Amino acid sequence: MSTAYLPGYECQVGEDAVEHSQKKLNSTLADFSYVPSERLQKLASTEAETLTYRCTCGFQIISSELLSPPILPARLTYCMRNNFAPVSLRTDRFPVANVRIQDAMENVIVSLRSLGSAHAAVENLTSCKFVSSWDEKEVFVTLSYSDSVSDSAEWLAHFSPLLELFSITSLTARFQKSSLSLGREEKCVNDKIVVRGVEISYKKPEDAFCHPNKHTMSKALDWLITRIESIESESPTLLEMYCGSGAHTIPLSKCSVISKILCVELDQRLVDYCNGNIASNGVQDKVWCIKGDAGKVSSRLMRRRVSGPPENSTSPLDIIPTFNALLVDPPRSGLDASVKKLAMSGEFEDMFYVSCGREALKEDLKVLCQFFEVESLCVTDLFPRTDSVETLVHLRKKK
Ligand SMILES: C[S@@+](CC[C@H](N)C(=O)[O-])C[C@H]1O[C@@H](n2cnc3c(N)ncnc32)[C@H](O)[C@@H]1O
Repeated sequence: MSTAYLPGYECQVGEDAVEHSQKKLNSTLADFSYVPSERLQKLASTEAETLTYRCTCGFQIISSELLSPPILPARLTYCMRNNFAPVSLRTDRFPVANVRIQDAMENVIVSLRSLGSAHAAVENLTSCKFVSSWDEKEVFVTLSYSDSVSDSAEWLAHFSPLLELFSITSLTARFQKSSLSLGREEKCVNDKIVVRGVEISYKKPEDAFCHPNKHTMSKALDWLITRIESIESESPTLLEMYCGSGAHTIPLSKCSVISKILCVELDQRLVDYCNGNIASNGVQDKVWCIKGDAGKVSSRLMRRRVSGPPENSTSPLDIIPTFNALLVDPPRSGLDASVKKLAMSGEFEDMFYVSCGREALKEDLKVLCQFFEVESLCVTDLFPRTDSVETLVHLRKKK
C-alpha cells in the first residue's frame, strides 16, 4: 500500500485506518454518555472502505517550485491545504478517491504537464474538482481559472480529443462569470443505489452537495429504514426538512413503511431535481417536494397546529394534514430555532436527525431532549482518515 502523505488527512495512508476509524467514532460516542449504552451503535469502516471511497474531491494545482519548500524539478502538482498552506500530494493519484477519479486525476495532470505555462489550459489555472457517480460510471472534471481562459479555441483544441480517451463524462473550465465545456451538456450525475433489493435512481447536479461516501450512505439508509420500521403507526407520514435532491426521500418512500412524505428544500434547483427523482422513481403519489425555508415552513406549520389549516387551503403545505415523524438533515450549522420549536410542538412521535456537524448536534440535542429521548443513536465514518463523522439519531417523544 502507498505510504504517500496526504495533507489534510490526519491519518496517513499506510497507517492503521481501521483503528483510526474506531477511535474517532468512540470519541464521538463519548459526547452521548447520557444515552444508555445499549442504544448506541458504531459503524466503523472496514480496511477496504478507507481507500478508494470518495466520489467528490478537489485540489489546488500549483507548480511545485512555488511551494514552500520548493520541489524540484518544477512541475504541476495536486495540492491540498494544511493550515492554509498548500502542500503537494506528491502523487498524481489520491488513494482515498475512487478509482474512476484517480484515473481522471492522473490523465488530466499528465496532459497539463505536457503544455507550456503560457498555454490556455495552464495559464491562470488554480484548481481542479472531480465528481463521480457512486457506481463510478460517470466522472465530471472542473478546472477553475483565476481570471479567464486566455484562448478558448486553444483550450478546446487541447481537451477535445482527450475527453473520450480519458473516459471523462464532462470537462468544464470555470472562470470569472463564464465557462467552457466539453462532453455531456446536462451537468448532472446519474446514479443508482440498491437499498434492500430495490433499485433507486437519482439525478444530482454535479456541483451541489452530494454524499461523498457510498458506504456511509448505504449504512445510513439501512439504519434509517430499520428505525422507521419501529414507528408505532401502521402507515406513518413524514415531514422531511433539508431534503436536497432526495437522497433520503426517494429510498424512504420506495423501501420503507412511510405512506406519505412532504419534503422541503431551499434551493429551487434541488427542488426541481428532487421532483424529477420523485417522478422517475414512480413515487409521485406519495411524495411532494416544495421550495421553502425550513424555518419559515416550521412557523407556518406551527400556526396550522394552533389554528388549523387556512380554509380551502390549496397550499402544498397542507397536502398532508398531520405528520407522525420528522426527518432533518441540516447544514453543518444545525437546526433553525423554528424547526426545533416545531419538532417539540407535540405533533411528532418520532424524529430522525442526520448530522454532519458534531458541535451543532450536541447543542440541538440539549434542546430537543427536553421533549424527546434518544431511542437510538448511530455514528458512521463519513470521511475515513479524517475526523468527520455522520451521526444518525432517532428521538422519540417522552411518555
Ligand atoms: C446537508 S445537506 C442535505 C441534503 C440531503 N438531505 C441529502 O442527503 O442530499 C443540507 C441541505 O439543506 C438545504 N438547506 C440549507 N438551508 C436550508 C433552509 N433554511 N431551508 C431548507 N433547506 C435548506 C441545502 O440546500 C442542502 O440541500
